[in-house]
Amino acid sequence: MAPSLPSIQDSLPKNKSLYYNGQWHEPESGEVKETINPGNGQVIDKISQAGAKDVDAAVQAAHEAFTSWRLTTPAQRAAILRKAGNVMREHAAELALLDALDTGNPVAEMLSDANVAAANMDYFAGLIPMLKGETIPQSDDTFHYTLREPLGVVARIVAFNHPVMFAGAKSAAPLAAGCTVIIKPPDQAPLSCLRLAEILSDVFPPGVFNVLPGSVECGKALSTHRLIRKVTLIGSVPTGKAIARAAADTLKPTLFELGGKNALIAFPDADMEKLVVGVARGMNFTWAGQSCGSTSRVFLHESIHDAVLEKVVAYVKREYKAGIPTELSTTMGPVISQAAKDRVMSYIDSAKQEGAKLACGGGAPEGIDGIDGGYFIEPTIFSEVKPPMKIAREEIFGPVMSVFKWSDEAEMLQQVNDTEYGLTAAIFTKDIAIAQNVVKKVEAGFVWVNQVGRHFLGVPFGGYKESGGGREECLDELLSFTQTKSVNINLARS
Ligand SMILES: NC(=O)c1ccc[n+]([C@@H]2O[C@H](COP(=O)([O-])OP(=O)(O)OC[C@H]3O[C@@H](n4cnc5c(N)ncnc54)[C@H](O)[C@@H]3O)[C@@H](O)[C@H]2O)c1
Repeated sequence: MAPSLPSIQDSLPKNKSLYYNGQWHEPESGEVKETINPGNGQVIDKISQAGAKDVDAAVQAAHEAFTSWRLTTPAQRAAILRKAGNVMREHAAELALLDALDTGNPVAEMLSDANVAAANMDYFAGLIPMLKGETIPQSDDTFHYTLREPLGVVARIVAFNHPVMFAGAKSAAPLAAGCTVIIKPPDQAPLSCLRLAEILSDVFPPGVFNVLPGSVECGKALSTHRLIRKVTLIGSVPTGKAIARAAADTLKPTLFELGGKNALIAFPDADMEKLVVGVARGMNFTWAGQSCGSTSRVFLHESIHDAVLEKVVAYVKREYKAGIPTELSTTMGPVISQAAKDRVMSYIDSAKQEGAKLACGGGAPEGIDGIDGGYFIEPTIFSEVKPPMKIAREEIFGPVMSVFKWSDEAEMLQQVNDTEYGLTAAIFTKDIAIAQNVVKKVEAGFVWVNQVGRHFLGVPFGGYKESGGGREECLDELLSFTQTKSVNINLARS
């Protein structure tokens, strides 16, 4: 049975300002920014924007809250995190609806996002007992041990493609570690994060979980504030580099999940049905390809190339239909903004000019009721893509797949790795020896064999090369929000 959705009106946050120290605050400057529905191009609401002074006030409050949050017992913190997870699950449908309204991602798919965030709360609550130290063999008359202590106030700056999932899931590890957290929601889609702050307001003590909507200025102020002890980003490579430079002045550690130009590699013996579904789903056409993990470069062996391409095109035309994002029947959403649409269309033009062959899509969908004014682009597939082409090299972050034909394995692997990105890769073959050999050779932090797209809590997620630094969704993430204190006790009797 299809789930029922609450009304959009009932789901919208009542507060549109800045949430810190357990209260809502108007920004010092009074600045507001319109948030737009990418499904029809219309303004949904105006949202307050945090500036540097607001960031300072929020950080001071979060720093104050840290002094007591860090002293909560593991059992108390775990219980609070689990409560937060339960609240997210209870409100999953309205949070999904808000993200559909604000990002354009189809609501049916967004229903899982708040649940993923809740699962992260449960997972990291369960890992809290791992926040333990070590004893070190005694030297002479001194007993040594270590303590793991939380870093302090953590800033989590997130991208627009899954706002509530990122805000909720990425708060879990630092909160579990005993840090306090400031979320900067995506500029384009802040609504679900504001609603998250409302529903969690009775869960965390004041100042522990904070949400500061704002633009680049807010992100910069967080990255440079001396009391922010770690700054993290889910976003683009250029933003990661800007934050790394900004964080250097206070020597803040960073944790980055950045862009991708990921490869899917198909061998001649691949299971045809799994491969076709994998190629199509790996592109994440549902949210218009706007996913860091999208396998947007597809390397098909020449012996199966034509057959696979034909089946993938048929599958994509059948399964992905643009529609109103907040309706459960919609299977493909728009891109986030007019600027994003223009950028993606310019990549499509460049591909045509550089000689790639359009296998499907390439324009705006036509004849669909209710999506006028939205930033929709058809699912687009180019074949005969060559490595020097722009679409082969740059992250498009739109619904555009590049298909390459290969015959020589070494040459294909050279092309797969010839990029500064290194987030994900997928390998399709029935031969485990081939798979293992290629797993070792691909320069990517997360590799799927005979599947695509899935994340598994406990399995480290993160990028090689410029796709990131650090690992999330695992114990390493939790520990990365702690620091080690070594204690040396003099046991000499005199
Ligand atoms: N690896 C991952 O897990 C992952 C997941 C989702 C998205 N992404 C990446 O995110 C990008 C798309 O998202 P986007 O367009 O929102 O990215 P973006 O880098 O433009 O913005 C991300 C966030 O950074 C903030 N920001 C921008 N400039 C800043 C600065 N100089 N200092 C501090 N903060 C700043 C923005 O306000 C926003 O909140 C793609 O490259 C995509 O691959 C990565």
